[in-house]
Amino acid sequence: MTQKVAVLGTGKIGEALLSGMIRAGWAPADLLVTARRPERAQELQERHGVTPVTNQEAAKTADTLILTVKPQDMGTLLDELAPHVPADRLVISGAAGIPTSFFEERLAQRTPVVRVMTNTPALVDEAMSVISAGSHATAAHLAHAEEIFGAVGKTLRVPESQQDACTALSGSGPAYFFYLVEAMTDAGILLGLPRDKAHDLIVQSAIGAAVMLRDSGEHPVKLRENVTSPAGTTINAIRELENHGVRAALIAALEAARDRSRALASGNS
Ligand SMILES: NC(=O)C1=CN([C@@H]2O[C@H](COP(=O)(O)OP(=O)(O)OC[C@H]3O[C@@H](n4cnc5c(N)ncnc54)[C@H](OP(=O)(O)O)[C@@H]3O)[C@@H](O)[C@H]2O)C=CC1
Ligand SMILES: O=C(O)[C@@H]1CCC=N1
Repeated sequence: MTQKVAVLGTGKIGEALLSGMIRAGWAPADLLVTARRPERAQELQERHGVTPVTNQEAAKTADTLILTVKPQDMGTLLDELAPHVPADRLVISGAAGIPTSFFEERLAQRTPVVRVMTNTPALVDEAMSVISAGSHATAAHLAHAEEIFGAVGKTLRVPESQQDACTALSGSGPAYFFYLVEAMTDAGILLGLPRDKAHDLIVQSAIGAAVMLRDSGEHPVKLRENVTSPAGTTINAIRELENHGVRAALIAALEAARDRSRALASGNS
């Protein structure tokens, strides 16, 4: 039997997932999307050949519902959906902060819920998606969520108690690297390089470092030490990073992101 999957609230993350599923072989005819604005629904249909439906139609028709609205919009969406979702449907939330209990309390009794935190590299099939089961989700439900999110990158199962931390690390993670590239490119300007050349040098260095981190099997400390020559250039840069508390700043930044994810759970807008 064909399994229909609906993405509800198809914005940046919803569309990244949808396009990856199609690249991985899902038939567009089995994919339903919902959007708040008609022009957005039309755009998705034109780009991907998927079928725009209302949230209620999605609830009635799809076997799996993937909710990718902002955390602040989740309550409104659930108010609309809840009366129409049969209890045998799998509901997957892609929202930061919102616990599976939030969905379980509003949906029919024993509805299986899975919580996933992915990230924007889903657009290039290099996502990191962290997956947790709610109270009624079985191994088969988790496997189905892994199959869907596996279309856009790696998946990892974690206890739900670790989701807020994972959101801080990998959900928001790409933003920190983009921020670093931005800052390092500015440094290139200060050192007299044209912006486009500075950008290319930093981006290729980031890609090279990322591939080494993934493929070499070496600890990042060892990889950094290999760059850091005695009385050389790198150690002078590292001393400045330490002087400016960059390591402490990163730890504090990720702690703040974790805390914000926790606060979203209690409906803080
Ligand atoms: N951006 C990221 O890097 C990541 C985001 N996330 C999570 O993914 C979710 C989506 O984020 P993102 O894609 O960035 O946000 P977007 O704003 O791009 O996408 C959300 C979409 O939902 C639509 N929407 C809102 N309410 C409804 C509704 N009732 N019915 C139908 N559509 C609706 C919005 O419409 P409209 O366009 O009109 O606003 C918008 O298009 C969030 O919960 C976020 O926490 C997770 C990992 C990473
Ligand atoms: O900033 C946010 O809230 C979302 C969740 C993780 C990445 N972006």
